[in-house]
This record gives sequence, C-alpha cells and structure tokens, in this order.
Amino acid sequence: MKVQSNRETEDSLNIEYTDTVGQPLCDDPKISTRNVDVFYADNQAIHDVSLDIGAHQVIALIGPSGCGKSTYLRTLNRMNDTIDICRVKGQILLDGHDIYQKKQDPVLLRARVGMVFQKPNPFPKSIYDNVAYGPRIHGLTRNKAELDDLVEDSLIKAGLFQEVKDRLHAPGTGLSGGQQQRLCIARTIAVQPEVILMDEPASALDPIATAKIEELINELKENFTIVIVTHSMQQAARVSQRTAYFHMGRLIEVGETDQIFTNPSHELTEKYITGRFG
Ligand SMILES: Nc1ncnc2c1ncn2[C@@H]1O[C@H](COP(=O)(O)OP(=O)(O)OP(=O)(O)O)[C@@H](O)[C@H]1O
Repeated sequence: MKVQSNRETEDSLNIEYTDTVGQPLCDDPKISTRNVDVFYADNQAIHDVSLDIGAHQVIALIGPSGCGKSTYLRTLNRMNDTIDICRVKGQILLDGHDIYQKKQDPVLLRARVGMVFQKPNPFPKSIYDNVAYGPRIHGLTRNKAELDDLVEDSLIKAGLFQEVKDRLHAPGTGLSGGQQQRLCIARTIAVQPEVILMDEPASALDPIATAKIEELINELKENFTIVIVTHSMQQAARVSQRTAYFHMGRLIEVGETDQIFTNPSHELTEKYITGRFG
C-alpha cells in the first residue's frame, strides 16, 4: 500500500518536512493505519498519518503539546466518535478489518481496544464492581464463581490484588491515585481486550506509582498490544520497543526506541529529544 508523501516547510523551525522517516510499517501489524486525517470542524489536527502498530509490542507516541498524539490515539478505538465536530478520514484496520465500517459496533470495538486515561477514573462503586462491570455488560461469565475468578485474575494482572484482596467491597475511589490507576487497568483487562491504549497513564502519579505502572506495562505486553502517549521521554525509553514522533499533526519519524533516542534521523526529532523545543 502506498504511503503518501507530503512536502511543506515547517515554518517555526524552518525545517523541511518530507515523508515520515524510519519504519512506519511492520511485518506483524495488529493495527494498520493508512493516510489518516483528523479534523475538528475545519481545523485539521492529523495529516496523512500511516503507521502500523505491531502485535505484542509497546509503541510510544511522543511529541510537543498539541501535536496530535491523543487525537491519533483516539482514532484507534473510535473514541473521537464521541466528539461531535470530529471527523476521521483514511483507513484504520484491526486484524485487517476496517474499524470504521458501518456494521462495526463501537462498544464492541472498545472492548477489543481498551483505553486507560490520564486521570484515574474509577466508577463510584466497589473495587470488585469496578472490575466486574465490563464482564457483566458483555456477558463474559456464566456465574458468580467465574466472575469472581475473572475479577481476581484481572486484579492480579494489574498488580493490585495483593493490596486489595481483603477489601474488594470497599469503594474504588478510596484507593491511592496509583492504585486507582491500576484498578482502571484491571477494569480494562477484565473485558479481555487485544489492544490497550494509554493516554499519559502515569502523568498524575508520583514516581513510585509511576514505576509500578511502567513495570506493569512491561508485563502486559506479553498478552496485549499497547500504544502509549507520554510526555516523558525517559518513560518512552523505558517501556516501549518502538517510538513514533509527531509534530504539528504529522508523523515525522518512527523507529526502534533505542535508535530514536540515540540516533534520530530527522532534524525535528533530534531537536525535540535534545530539549530544544516541546
Ligand atoms: N475536542 C477537541 N475539539 C477541538 N479541537 C481539539 C479537540 N481535541 C484536540 N483538539 C485540537 O487538536 C490538536 C491536537 O490536540 P491533541 O490533544 O491531540 O494533541 P496532543 O499532542 O495529545 O497534546 P497534549 O500533549 O497537550 O495532550 C490541537 O490543536 C487541539 O487544540
């Protein structure tokens, strides 16, 4: 498939933007996006992005504030559908199937492609009910014993079970910020997604809670494909295998994380990672 070319001058830095450099495509894509444009009314926030998300990998999306990382992330499970003025063009395939086709139910899509947000947002329910919520809605278990097992297993995978096993019926909102975020990850995992989208999942957390989330991301990639938006380059370097650098709505460079941080090919990437803007 053709990856289209764009040519224009990036005014503020006087650097020419050409095609995405690096390796935007991969051999074993879980999600393939091609020529994606996103508009908020007349304002184009994403320009012609073509990128593959490899299966069982963590890919980090980085770039200056407002460059479109969250907007692009939200195209992957149609979260942008909830914004009236937002329009998405181009092709987004999950396991080769177009997620924007009419017959695709967005609720079922979001069970396959789950999302964890910047601020932990547990429901005002018990720890148990937070995790059981999705499986109940989607009818994933046949009885209470199966649901109990699924809740326990999800809390174990989210690295939270030991801390909450004696108070499963206490409110989720009573946990610390880091615990609440792991509860939200458990809630996402409970519906057995294939992909987890994380939009700055640790930005509201202290360094210890952040380290736990990063450890968890490393473990989760065995079973899930993960796309993470982060403002922290250290975090991107610690958790991801691939990194994609966005600038003013365009995908500038994609590559192995080590290469992006030690030997970027594009001048814009280099300027960002050396802290000259952002
Ligand atoms: N709901 C919205 N309505 C209108 N415009 C929006 C909306 N969300 C984002 N935008 C615009 O789209 C562009 C990209 O924003 P986006 O939040 O995707 O960038 P970002 O790289 O994730 O930024 P940040 O790092 O600050 O979170 C910005 O110009 C922003 O103002």
